[in-house]
Amino acid sequence: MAIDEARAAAAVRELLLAIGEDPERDGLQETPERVARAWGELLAGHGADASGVLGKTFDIAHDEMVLVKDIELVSTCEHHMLPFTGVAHVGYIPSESGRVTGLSKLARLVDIFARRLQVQERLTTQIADALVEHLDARGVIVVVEAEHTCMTMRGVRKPGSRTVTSAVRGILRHPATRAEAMSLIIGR
Ligand SMILES: Nc1nc2c(ncn2[C@@H]2O[C@H](COP(=O)(O)OP(=O)(O)OP(=O)(O)O)[C@@H](O)[C@H]2O)c(=O)[nH]1
Ligand SMILES: [Zn+2]
Repeated sequence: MAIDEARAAAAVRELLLAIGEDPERDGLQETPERVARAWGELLAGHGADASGVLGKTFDIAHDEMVLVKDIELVSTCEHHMLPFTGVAHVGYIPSESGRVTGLSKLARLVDIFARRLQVQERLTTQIADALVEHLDARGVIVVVEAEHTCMTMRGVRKPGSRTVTSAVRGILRHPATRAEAMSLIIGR
């Protein structure tokens, strides 16, 4: 689902008028189209499918956790359409049959769900559920730490506040394994 750039550009032009700007002035002439293209990029995940990223797997006998930490993410909050940025930590325990994905695919997966209009809770859940669905992972843990510009640039204006969300699935829900996974994520 590509965005309708012409329509988005027309809306940006309207917004410029609404805030008292002159869309014809020198610096703004190409702004509506530029902003439309930028939104297309920020929301590219709406057209992307996790099965495409996780479709290719390797059979590797590994029954312990695979964890990729500090995957940088940029997403857009659906309440204010402002960015939130941070990191995701994604860990999973492969299926009995040892279906393992390439490490870069975990970062691509984060990107697919981040590049949408989101709330942080749903972003976290969608990453975890995709790993269960497409890799048949026996356990999954996803922790997202992010700063929301809707809370720093405006509104309550609390720069530096970070929101932490987690989603845990399968055998990683057991208190002992969950605690071990969390300590790997938090221990830097
Ligand atoms: N749960 C959740 N809330 C979010 C997220 N991003 C932004 N919000 C919150 O969404 C809420 C929207 O609240 P509203 O009261 O409808 O909007 P508002 O008047 O602009 O709220 P303030 O931000 O408090 O000024 C705010 O509390 C935001 O902090 C998110 O990812 N998850
Ligand atoms: Zn917001």
